[in-house]
Amino acid sequence: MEQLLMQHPEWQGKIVLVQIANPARGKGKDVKEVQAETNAAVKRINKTFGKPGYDPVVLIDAPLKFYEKVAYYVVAECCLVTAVRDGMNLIPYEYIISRQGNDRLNKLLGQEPSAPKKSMLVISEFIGCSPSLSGAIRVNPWNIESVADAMDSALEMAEPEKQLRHEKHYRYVSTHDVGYWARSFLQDLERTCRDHSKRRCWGIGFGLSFRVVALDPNFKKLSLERIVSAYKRSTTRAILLDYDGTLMPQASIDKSPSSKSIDIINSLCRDKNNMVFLVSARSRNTVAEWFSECEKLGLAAEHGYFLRLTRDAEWETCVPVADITWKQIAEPVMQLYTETTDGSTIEDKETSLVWCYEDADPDFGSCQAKELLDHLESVLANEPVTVKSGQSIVEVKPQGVSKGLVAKHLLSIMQENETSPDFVLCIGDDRSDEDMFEVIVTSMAGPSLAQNAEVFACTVGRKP
Ligand SMILES: O=P(O)(O)OC[C@H]1O[C@H](O[C@H]2O[C@H](CO)[C@@H](O)[C@H](O)[C@H]2O)[C@H](O)[C@@H](O)[C@@H]1O
Repeated sequence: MEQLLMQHPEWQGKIVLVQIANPARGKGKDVKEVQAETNAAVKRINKTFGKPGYDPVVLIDAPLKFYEKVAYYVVAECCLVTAVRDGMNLIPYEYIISRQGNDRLNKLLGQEPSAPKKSMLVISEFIGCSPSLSGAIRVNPWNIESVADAMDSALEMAEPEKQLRHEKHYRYVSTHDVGYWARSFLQDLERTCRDHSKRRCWGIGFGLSFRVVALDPNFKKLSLERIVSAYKRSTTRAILLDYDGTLMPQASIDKSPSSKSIDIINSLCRDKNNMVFLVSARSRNTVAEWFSECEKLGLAAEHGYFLRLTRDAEWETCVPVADITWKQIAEPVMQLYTETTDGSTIEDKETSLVWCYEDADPDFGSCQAKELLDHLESVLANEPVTVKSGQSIVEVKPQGVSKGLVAKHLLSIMQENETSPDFVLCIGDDRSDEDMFEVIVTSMAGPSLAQNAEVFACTVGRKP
């Protein structure tokens, strides 16, 4: 209010802010400090901008009955909710309903029933109901100047627009009533529980991180004995390994493979019955450098767009050369999110662009990632790309390129060479690896696998 009266002196003497301070739920030094600061601010503003008979701020620092609050809402031209952190704040909804009124209220206020209604809301972008109220003016409450400007716009706005905004607000609130939310929660619950009786429960973790997860009946906990005995029985094997999160723990600082991983891969590759492939979304230069000691290892980079059968073979591309002109659209959008998300970076690969937020604040990073995903999907809707989120990343890659292509390609090479595998092991950790799993599992019924082939599609860590 102080800022508004300074920025827009024309409102001095004309407006009043009624600050309803809900009684504090706790006690202590912090609460006392906030109360003292509030009282001091009110005193200062009223001293500076008030005059006899006019106090610009009225602080109500006592419990109010609900009907008393409604009385304030009914007459308020604008409702201001500027919490810096909150849950599902319902005050804006109560304000809208109060402003819509009813016949009794119309009579009391001497209004015609057909008189148009208005409600103006200035709300913090951090409150739960903020995205649902499309007619509200959203603000960052930390930015006091912009809150003051938003209050000014709310007061200045033309009457027809105020009415239009109220119509929007009221339509939303009256259609999303308690019955609507109850039905929608029940539907979600039913959908989630539909197959619950068919699911199998597993206890995982220890101590405080112990939890029970319900998984598909086809899910099997990997048994080392089973896999080793299947491996020993088999004669031709296809082994597909993802890199980040699978061969390399996600939290590692040094992302290059350990000498132990290189040794294990080389010992798998030495067996002439094995076809071993590293299938990663990383760039071809990175994986080529990291696995330069693995002569017989097949490499698939950038989700399989680039493929190399052995270290000394040429790189092939799985699909026709990718058009990357879309990068000119995607890059500036990612740049915007990088500037506003401390710790985030952009990775520019040959065929794809990645926004990484591993080093940003995890909560803020994941909020920004959700927003960026939507933003990119809308600006790239007509481009031949797909936008996906992964472990602390949002990635744009050419349409049709997936790790599933690598699995298909490998199985078809083996089939052409009449060496269809009777053992397939595929290990991954995120959604992009599910494409490989799908291909190998659906191939079980087809000619690309030997009859009675043993297939292991394994997720490391949490099932996506
Ligand atoms: O297919 P993968 O081998 O699992 O690769 C997935 C992504 O790996 C890399 O990102 C990961 O490491 C980054 C740091 O180097 C980190 O910022 C990010 O959060 C991790 O997901 C790679 O940079 C991405 O291009 C790959 O898509």
